[in-house]
Amino acid sequence: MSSGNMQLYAEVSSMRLSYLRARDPSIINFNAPRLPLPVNLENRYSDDDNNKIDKEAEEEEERSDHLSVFLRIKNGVPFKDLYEIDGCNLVCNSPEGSYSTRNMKVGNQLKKIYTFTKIFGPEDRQVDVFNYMVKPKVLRFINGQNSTLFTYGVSGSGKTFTIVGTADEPGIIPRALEYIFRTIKGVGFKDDIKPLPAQQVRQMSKEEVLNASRDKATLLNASFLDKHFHAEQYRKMQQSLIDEPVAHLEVASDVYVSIWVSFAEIYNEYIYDLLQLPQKNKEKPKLRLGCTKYGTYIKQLTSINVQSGVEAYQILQFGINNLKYASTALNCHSSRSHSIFTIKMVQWKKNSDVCISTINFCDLAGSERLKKTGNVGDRLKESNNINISLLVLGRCIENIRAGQKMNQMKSKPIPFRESKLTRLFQNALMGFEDMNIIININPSLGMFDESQHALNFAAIAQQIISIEKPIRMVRNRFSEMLQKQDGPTAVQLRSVSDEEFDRIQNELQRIQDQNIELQLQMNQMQAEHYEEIQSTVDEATVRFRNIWENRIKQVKERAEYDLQALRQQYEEKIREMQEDVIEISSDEEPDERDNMLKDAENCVKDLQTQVRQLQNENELLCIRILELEEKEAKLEEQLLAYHQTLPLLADTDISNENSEDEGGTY
Ligand SMILES: Nc1ncnc2c1ncn2[C@@H]1O[C@H](COP(=O)(O)OP(=O)(O)OP(=O)(O)O)[C@@H](O)[C@H]1O
Repeated sequence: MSSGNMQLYAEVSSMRLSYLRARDPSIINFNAPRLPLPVNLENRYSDDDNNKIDKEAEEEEERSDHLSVFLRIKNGVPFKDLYEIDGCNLVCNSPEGSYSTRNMKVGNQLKKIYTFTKIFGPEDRQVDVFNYMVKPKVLRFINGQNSTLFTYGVSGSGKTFTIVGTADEPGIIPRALEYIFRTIKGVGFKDDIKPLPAQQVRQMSKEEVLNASRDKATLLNASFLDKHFHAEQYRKMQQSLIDEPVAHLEVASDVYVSIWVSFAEIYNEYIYDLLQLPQKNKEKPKLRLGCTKYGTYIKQLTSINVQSGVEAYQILQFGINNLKYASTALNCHSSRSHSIFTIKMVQWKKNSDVCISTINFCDLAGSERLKKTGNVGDRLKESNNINISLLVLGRCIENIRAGQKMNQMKSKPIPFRESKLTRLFQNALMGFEDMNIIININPSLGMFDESQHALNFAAIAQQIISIEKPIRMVRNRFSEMLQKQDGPTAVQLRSVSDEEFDRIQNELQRIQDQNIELQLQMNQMQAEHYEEIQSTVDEATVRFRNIWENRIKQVKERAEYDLQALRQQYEEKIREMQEDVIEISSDEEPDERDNMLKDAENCVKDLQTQVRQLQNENELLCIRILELEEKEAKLEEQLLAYHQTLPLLADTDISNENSEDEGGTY
């Protein structure tokens, strides 16, 4: 693409740091979470302070390398004797009659312990959840790294409350928005740099910027959105957060940022854009997934450029209005779809690469026991789809965990492609990106079995290891075992085993690198192959269609021409005969006249026979044309079938990384 052109494509190095290097927030408040990136603090603290900060940084580093699983227990529900919170452990005492005690003797109790990164008890407020769990992720985001946050749990357990919150108790999205805009206060905004899939950006023309801001104004002025009410709500939240510390930035003057939000929902396995005005008597368009070597993204998803927290919050409220809710026996305002709110930040510096970071907030629809919800009809169909996609998510996590524990080669296939949700978050699930899951439970006795299901899911998820992390488990166990042995053989054995271990580990690392490289190459080849086949099929379709259309046209023209010529010929003859009849009736003798009339009658009969023959011929021609048209339709069908058998064409489009499809979560 020429430089004179207003389009600017820039590849972003995924390893780049952000230009907006956040200074540690503990400069203001020692208790505030630390930045995951190293910051030079040597001159500011005593040795003791440094040790403390190093320890915190290590803990944070340790936390951010793994998939973190948090637990939140719904407030206002008594759970005496059922659950005990012991630091990061949750002890569950299965009550009699529950699923897990069904085969036990009466009176026996079963204790289960689940460990989490952190447990938020009923007394923990929204601000506690945000400060501990989300703030470090937002700082990572400002530093140019990607994060994904899921809420998982049974219907009515408080997932939406945690993610979006209420007017009085805003959830983690509004708080994250406020935190981002407060942190980058003073940095210049650029509204013409738009992030694209495949870690690219595009510089928009003035006209495009104008259209985009017009579209945004249309959304914000939508009749169903109480813009002023939401702005007021947001200001109330802003006011309550005024004393909360934020990270301080050291920003170069020539750095600009551009922030974009998008909001999508997966309902009954179809993806919809929540930032589109509903159109009267028109079905909402279903969006499709695209794929680049950087991951999967939603094609044609609307992205809105926002320049303040209030604006972003109003956009969020617009999307929430479009979300599918319904009343079920478990929750009178139950989300019937998985919703994904994405914030993207482009950091731009003149004559330099750009840095794009993404943070996804995914509110999963609640898993449901059909018996308890009492759902029928549409609700039942929704429940089935929700449960299936959560089941696939569970299977993916289980297989990843099993694969990481066992030999990589023996691992089971991971069914990412079986649901839209797992395809979209494949990278995060595989451990390529930072991922956090909040398990919400309703601690009531009646929901015990369902909560156990969510806790078991958490237990499996907790064990997924980040892809960059070497698998140390084997080494620890091995050396521990040998250390317990006495005598020289043990020492000898240990040193040999260590060497062997290092060799195997290096080999494993090499194979893993090769594997990733091959995967990328395969994606690339699939994309190229698909395009090649697609264009060949398209060409063949056009050629066949032209040939058949020409043939049918020729036959039709020929038939019409012949018919016309014959008609003229017979009309001419009839006219001549009519003239003859007039002549005969006036001039000739009666006998002569009779003979001539007879001749004329015979002649007319002949003509009529010929006309009949002509009509028959014409009918035959029509049948022939019909046959040709049927043949053409069959060919079209064959071509369509051919299209459908193309690899990956069934429901995925693999676009190459230069795809100009804009927006999207990936
Ligand atoms: N920690 C909490 N403190 C106070 N109220 C809560 C808490 N968690 C949930 N609630 C309340 O419980 C109700 C149900 O919560 P919510 O809608 O968030 O559930 P959900 O898990 O998103 O359900 P679904 O999957 O059916 O949408 C709401 O009225 C919410 O305000």
